[in-house]
Amino acid sequence: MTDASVGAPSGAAFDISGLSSGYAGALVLREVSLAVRPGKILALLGKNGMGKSTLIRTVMGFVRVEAGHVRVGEDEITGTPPNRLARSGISYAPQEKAIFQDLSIEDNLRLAAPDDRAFKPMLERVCEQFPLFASRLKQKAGTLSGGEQKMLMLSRALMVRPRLLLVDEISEGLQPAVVSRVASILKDECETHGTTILLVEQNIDFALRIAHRWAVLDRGAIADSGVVDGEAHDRIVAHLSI
Ligand SMILES: Nc1ncnc2c1ncn2[C@@H]1O[C@H](COP(=O)(O)OP(=O)(O)OP(=O)(O)O)[C@@H](O)[C@H]1O
Repeated sequence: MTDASVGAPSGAAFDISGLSSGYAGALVLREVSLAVRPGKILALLGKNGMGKSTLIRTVMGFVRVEAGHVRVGEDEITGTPPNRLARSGISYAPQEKAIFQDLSIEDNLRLAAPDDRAFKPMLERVCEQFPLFASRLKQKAGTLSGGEQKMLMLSRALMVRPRLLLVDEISEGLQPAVVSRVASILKDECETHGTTILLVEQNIDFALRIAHRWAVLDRGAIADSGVVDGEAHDRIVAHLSI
């Protein structure tokens, strides 16, 4: 078992052990184990098609677990359906632009709130954290640029102030200035609010700017992992260029 944990799994906020899953009988993930300590960021890197999104989608209950366990804090969440996960403080910003194009920015955000009363302070917080939305709440989400739609997904995922945030290739297609903004938002989330983050990325520089540890997924298995230090970049590149 290759362990990509940040410290001992016993103190982990998020812990995957021996996780195998796939599609229609074809296994994609093969006994993946990793763990992240509270308030830390683990960057999961890998080439296209190695199973990074499948891992997140398995944790979120969209892909059937064949073997293994997923725990968030003390809670075993293996195979829990996505709607129940959202209510237990687990948020997901998917790779595809999963927003309602015909709804306004405000109504897209409203969908993440448990009720209207809770929504008001949540919306105020989003407008502070993402000022680009403050004066445009009634604008249709489908009229936003690709980068702005990704920011909307991220703001929606953060609205509930999750204990665990799963982020799938957020930096893909974003301008460098927007990538920097996203980096500081994610860093602030974990430093100020103790949010634990699994960051699936192909952008090594962005990932290493904010992550505490990294792991590389290769053909559905953890091929290497370590702390973010002076050697991390070269070790990751070596895996991605094979
Ligand atoms: N819905 C699906 N049905 C069947 N096979 C799938 C499905 N989604 C992904 N796969 C396959 O699972 C494997 C892993 O794909 P996955 O999207 O998890 O990789 P990835 O590392 O996230 O790649 P990328 O960076 O391109 O998103 C690939 O072989 C892919 O073709």
